[in-house]
Amino acid sequence: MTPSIRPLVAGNWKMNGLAASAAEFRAILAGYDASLAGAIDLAVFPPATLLAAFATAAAETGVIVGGQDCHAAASGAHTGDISAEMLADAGAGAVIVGHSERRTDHDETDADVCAKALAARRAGLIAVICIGETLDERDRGVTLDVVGRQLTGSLPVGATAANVVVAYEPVWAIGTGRTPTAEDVATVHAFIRDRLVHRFGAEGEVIRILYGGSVKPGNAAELMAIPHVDGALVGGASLKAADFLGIAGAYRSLTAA
Ligand SMILES: O=C(CO)COP(=O)(O)O
Repeated sequence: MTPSIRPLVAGNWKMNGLAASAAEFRAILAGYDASLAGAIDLAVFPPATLLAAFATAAAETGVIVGGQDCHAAASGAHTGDISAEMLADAGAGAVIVGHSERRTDHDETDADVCAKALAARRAGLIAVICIGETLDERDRGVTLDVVGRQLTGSLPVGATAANVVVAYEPVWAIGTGRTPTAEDVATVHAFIRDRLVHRFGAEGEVIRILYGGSVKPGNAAELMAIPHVDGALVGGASLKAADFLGIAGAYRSLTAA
C-alpha cells in the first residue's frame, strides 16, 4: 500500500449475476457499512443488466457501482454497445476499460482503451484501466516492456487520481489460482508508479494502482502489504459477499495498523 492513498477494493463480476444476485450485493453493502466505510473505498462492477438496480440499492452507502466496459462515443449506431453517458445515467460512478478479456475477445487495442478512458472522463466516471502481460510475455522476460507500452498507450493525457485507477492484472493469474511472487508484484507496481510520476508529476504519486488476478481472502493481506499496491481488482471471489468482504477486511486491517 501507499500510506497516503485510500485503498480501493473492486469486484468485477464479469458475465455473472442474475436478478437473484441482489441479495449477495445487499450483503456486501451491509458488510461495508458495518466495518469498512471509514477506511477503504469499495466498488462493484456487475453486468450491465444489474447496474441500475445495484446503483439504486447502493445510493447513500458510499459503495461505487460501475460498468465493465463502455463505447468511446456518447451515442450512435453501435448495436449492443453502451456509452459512458448511459452508464452514468444508470447510476454508475466508474467503468472498467481494457480488461484483458476484452482485449482478447474483442481485439481492443491500447488506442481503443485510451478512447474509452477519455469517454469515461467526459461522462464523469472513474476509469479503471487494466494492463498486464500474458504468460508467454512473462516467460520471454518482457513483462515491463509490455506493461510500459500498455501504460503509455492506454492512459489518456491529463490523468488524475480522481479520474483514473490503474489495475495491474497479469493475464496468466486471472482465474487460475496462480499469483506472481510478492517480489514480482513489487517490481511491476514500483515500475508503474515511476512511469505515472514521470508522466503525470505529483498526480502520478497518488493515482491508485490495484493488483488483480486470483486475489482471495487468504492472500489479500500479503498483497496489500506490498509497496504501491493500493487495492485489489477481484474477479471470482467478489461474487460471494463473505469472500469479497474478507478481502476488503484484510485491506482495512492494514490501513488501521
Ligand atoms: O480479472 C480479474 C478481475 O478483473 C481477476 O479475476 P480472478 O480474481 O477471478 O482471478
